[in-house]
Amino acid sequence: MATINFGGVDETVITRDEFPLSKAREVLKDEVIAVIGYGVQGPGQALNMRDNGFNVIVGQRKDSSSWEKAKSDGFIEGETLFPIEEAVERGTIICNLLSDAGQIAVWPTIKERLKPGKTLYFSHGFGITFKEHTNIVPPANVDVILVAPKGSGTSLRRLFLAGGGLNSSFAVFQDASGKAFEKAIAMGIGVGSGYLFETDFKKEVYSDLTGERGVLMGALAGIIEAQYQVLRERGHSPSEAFNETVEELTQSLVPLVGENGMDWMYANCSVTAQRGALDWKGKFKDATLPVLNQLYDSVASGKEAERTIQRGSTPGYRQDLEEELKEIRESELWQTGAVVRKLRSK
Ligand SMILES: NC(=O)C1=CN([C@@H]2O[C@H](COP(=O)(O)OP(=O)(O)OC[C@H]3O[C@@H](n4cnc5c(N)ncnc54)[C@H](O)[C@@H]3O)[C@@H](O)[C@H]2O)C=CC1
Ligand SMILES: CC(=O)[C@](C)(O)C(=O)O
Ligand SMILES: [Mg+2]
Ligand SMILES: [Mg+2]
Repeated sequence: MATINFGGVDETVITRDEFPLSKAREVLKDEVIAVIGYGVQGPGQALNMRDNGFNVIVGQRKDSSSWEKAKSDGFIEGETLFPIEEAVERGTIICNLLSDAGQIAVWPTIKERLKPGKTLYFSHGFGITFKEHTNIVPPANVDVILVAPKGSGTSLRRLFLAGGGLNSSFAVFQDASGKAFEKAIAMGIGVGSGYLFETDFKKEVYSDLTGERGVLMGALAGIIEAQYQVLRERGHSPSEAFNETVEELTQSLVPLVGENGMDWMYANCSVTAQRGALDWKGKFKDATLPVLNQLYDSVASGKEAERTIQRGSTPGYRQDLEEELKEIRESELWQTGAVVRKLRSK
């Protein structure tokens, strides 16, 4: 474990140098890792673990599109691909990678088959933290661990194939075997994490729900729509409004932030831009702080979980989501985006 100072605060971080893949293989050599659910995280984690030499099987509803996807990814029916019940029976580490709402319906099936000594693994603190809503309360004689990659399962797989790793947080909720900590880290390395940051289930889910509803997804989409609308209403063309709101953000400025921080991005823009951005930054912060506090309160009170479960448990939830995404896709803003993306020079 390395102690790393983050802006003045010491934190412990697990690196692949001190916990190499060979050690992870040794820790998990006798385990059958059952990945339950083959949506977005399922494929990323299962394929990375399989390529890393672990004993991986997949459990998925038969005759679903995800079942077919698992087959096309090389999982073989009756050997490494099973209906959920059977995969849980066979697995010693049960990776619960169903959608957070789906985990509720399947929990009785999993719980019944959690023999003493098995390990229950999550990639989100949701089910355990919001147990009043999910009823997910594991028996005391199993280890309960978490590895939450901080990004999409798609990026987890892409980075792995490119020889890198996505950072993940990890946590132990219940240590029945005395080895839960080691297992969590080994799983973290196995799924293709770069660095591993320790947290607990509650902190993981509170920060994750806030982040995705806030800056990462909700606020991002909202502020983009607002600026595009202002520019259009003031007589700017779609391409000009899009270029100044999205294209420059994704193609030029955010990559600079990722590379070397906000001040570095600022320093690579004109002094005109820097002066203006520094003057306006405070106004945007003041305007959004109350919304972000409201968001955090909604997460911490369980309201966000309740809504996620309620909306995610209705039979047509996928179609409903797709309808809403379609509305975004078909808006003038994002239709303009589709055209602008084709105009990128290689
Ligand atoms: N999407 C991502 O990249 C990330 C997801 N996570 C977490 O990983 C876990 C899995 O998330 P995703 O891969 O996004 O899930 P997902 O929404 O893609 O669903 C995974 C699978 O669950 C199955 N499923 C849903 N309801 C079911 C039910 N009632 N019975 C049987 N199967 C059912 C679906 O068929 C699908 O194959 C969640 O806890 C999520 O919060 C964590 C980090 C990133
Ligand atoms: C990709 C990720 O980490 C998210 C946004 O939290 C999620 O998909 O739940
Ligand atoms: Mg996340
Ligand atoms: Mg999330």
